[in-house]
Amino acid sequence: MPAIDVHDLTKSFDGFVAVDGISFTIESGEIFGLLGPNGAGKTTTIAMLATMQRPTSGAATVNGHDIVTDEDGVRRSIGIVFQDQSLDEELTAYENMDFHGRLYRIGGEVRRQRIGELLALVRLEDRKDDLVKTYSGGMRRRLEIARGLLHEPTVLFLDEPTLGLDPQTRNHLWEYIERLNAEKGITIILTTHYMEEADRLCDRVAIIDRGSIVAEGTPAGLKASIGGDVITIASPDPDAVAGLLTAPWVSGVERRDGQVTIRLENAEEHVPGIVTAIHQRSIGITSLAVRKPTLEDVFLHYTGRTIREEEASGREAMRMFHRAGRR
Ligand SMILES: Nc1ncnc2c1ncn2[C@@H]1O[C@H](COP(=O)(O)OP(=O)(O)OP(=O)(O)O)[C@@H](O)[C@H]1O
Repeated sequence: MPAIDVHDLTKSFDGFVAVDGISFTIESGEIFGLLGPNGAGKTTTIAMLATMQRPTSGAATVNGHDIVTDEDGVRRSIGIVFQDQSLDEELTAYENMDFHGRLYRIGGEVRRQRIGELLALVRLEDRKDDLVKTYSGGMRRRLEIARGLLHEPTVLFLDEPTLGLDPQTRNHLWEYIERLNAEKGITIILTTHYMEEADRLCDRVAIIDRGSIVAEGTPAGLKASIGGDVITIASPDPDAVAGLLTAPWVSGVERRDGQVTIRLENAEEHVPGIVTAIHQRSIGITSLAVRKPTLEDVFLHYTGRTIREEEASGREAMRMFHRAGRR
């Protein structure tokens, strides 16, 4: 039985389709990522799977429980850490955990033992009696994850787990997430708009854009699917550079932010020829870099946009949404 099985899941808000008929399966023990820009529909997707929102149509099961007809079954078997902070700042870490354990009716001795174990797992045992208001952002996130595991769920939902954290704290958090997946065998579904996060953490990734899944696979498989190498050339005249790249061995050319991104096999062989052709036409080159594709290139390949452009338009849409709401 897969941990999560999703068929044609759709969510509309007053005619606006936020999630548009998505399907995917997550096997037990996987770390699965929903990767996409702000507003792509990631949070709405996991909110439906966690039974916080009802789908408009489609179906899904979590640990074999139907998300519409067996909400309690789903809720008992999952842990959730969503973007909104929900810790009580005026309580200590231990008290926050204890309160949550009582809500789930976990008996005294078992509760104390699990709290101890989980606080050790996220390395907060030394600070367990300090008030949460004295915690850093990374410590709070670790505590939220520990709390989400208190009732021993087999599936954990993490919505943008490292949003707003500095790179070092983000790295530490990735290690905790990997550890609890490896040591406890917990299936993890996370949303992120950080390419490096999906690449580093996830066994498999679904790239989601405007409510639809545009590509799915392992990070390595997705990068391999767009083929070969990437050359990025910055130039004062990127259109002229792009115009030269008509050879059959060029499998793709994109122009973004004054740069030309070229996809091709065996880049090293072709760099001298490309540079010569550009110089012969007296076009300048500001910089040239050869690299392997990243998930950013995969996003660009399947959507024709970079994730940054998509985020800018997503923010604009959110502003419109809020303005409309105020009227
Ligand atoms: N309750 C709601 N009513 C109307 N529209 C909504 C509602 N919730 C979400 N949306 C819209 O649905 C779209 C998808 O939102 P969602 O929060 O799922 O995106 P996301 O990919 O998780 O991005 P973020 O990381 O910013 O939350 C957005 O355009 C958003 O404005």
